[in-house]
Amino acid sequence: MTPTLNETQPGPVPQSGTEVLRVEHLSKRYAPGFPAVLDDLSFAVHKGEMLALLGPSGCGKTTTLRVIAGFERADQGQVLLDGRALIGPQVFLAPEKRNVGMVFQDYALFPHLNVTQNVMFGLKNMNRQEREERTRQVLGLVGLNIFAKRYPHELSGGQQQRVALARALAPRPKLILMDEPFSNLDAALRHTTRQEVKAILREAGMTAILVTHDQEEALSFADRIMLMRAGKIEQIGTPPEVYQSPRTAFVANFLGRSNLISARAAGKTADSCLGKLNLSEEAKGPVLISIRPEDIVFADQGVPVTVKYMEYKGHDVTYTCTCGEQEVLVHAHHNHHFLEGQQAFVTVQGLAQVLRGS
Ligand SMILES: Nc1ncnc2c1ncn2[C@@H]1O[C@H](COP(=O)(O)OP(=O)(O)OP(=O)(O)O)[C@@H](O)[C@H]1O
Repeated sequence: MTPTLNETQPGPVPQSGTEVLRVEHLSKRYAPGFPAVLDDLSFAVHKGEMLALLGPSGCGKTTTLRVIAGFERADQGQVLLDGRALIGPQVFLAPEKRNVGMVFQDYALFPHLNVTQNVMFGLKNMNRQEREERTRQVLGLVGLNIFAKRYPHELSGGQQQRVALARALAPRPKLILMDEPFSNLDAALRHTTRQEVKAILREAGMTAILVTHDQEEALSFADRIMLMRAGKIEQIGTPPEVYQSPRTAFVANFLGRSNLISARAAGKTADSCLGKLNLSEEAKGPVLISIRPEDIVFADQGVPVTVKYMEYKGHDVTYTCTCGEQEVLVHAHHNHHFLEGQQAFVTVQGLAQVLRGS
């Protein structure tokens, strides 16, 4: 799959600057003797930024969110929101005092309350008129004023998720946490709902953290992606940074598909089965490099390969080719027609990414 970068960009992307959330050296084990679920996590989120926590099942995404929300306790570390400690040495602020909004996978709406009542429920320290006014405002923001009197079962999944978002936004939190908020929606609704939610969060200037295991969702929704593996941060960066410049084989493989190729580096170039390649950084001796399948193109001349098999995907085709002992994936436009067993030539575009670690 070729992820679509910047699928939607409603509103200005926030400038990095004012830090809203700071997480420092967060660690957690669910039981003594068990492996750490969070292992010395440190990161920051800036005002108006949307950060996606991405990674395989069990890597600690939800636990990170629940510790920030106050539903789980950490063994160590600090969490600061707008400079105020939520968690720290001798500090544990109750969830309702954190000024953090939460949106869950299953929406968690009260079935016996209508839309207005669901949104008003979270509003404290206001008189009735102020609560009604704020509820109208946020329902306007999520485009649901006309459904104000409906009950959750009278709404689509996408509309219910927008009510849940309105409820989370109503008390004007400093941070919204969203745990797999689109995963209960079918593919088409998931796509439009996440565009709407992104536009609403931008409009409100809200800072948000989204947990997802869907790489395309992370690439298209977030300003930055934090890729997690076994309780640690594997890489954090903008979608193009993590997709185009993966630092490890794990990141290269988790985000899209990649060719991992052994090569011998000498400065900014390396010799490989795909010929002499330009490297993303200087290296010396044996290296493992990553080249995206869309950066290998069929040409009239170049490195000879043999087509082993093809996967037709409509908009494009992925060919698995052999190049000496190595298998390489090549994404090509669907107007390329190569038969299995046919010889072809390829060239590599751009820089090959030098990988570290495992
Ligand atoms: N209450 C709990 N008690 C014991 N272990 C737990 C508890 N909650 C989570 N775990 C374990 O902690 C690890 C991390 O879980 P977590 O839910 O944070 O991962 P995740 O990355 O969000 O996974 P998924 O994508 O499957 O939701 C997993 O191995 C999980 O089994």
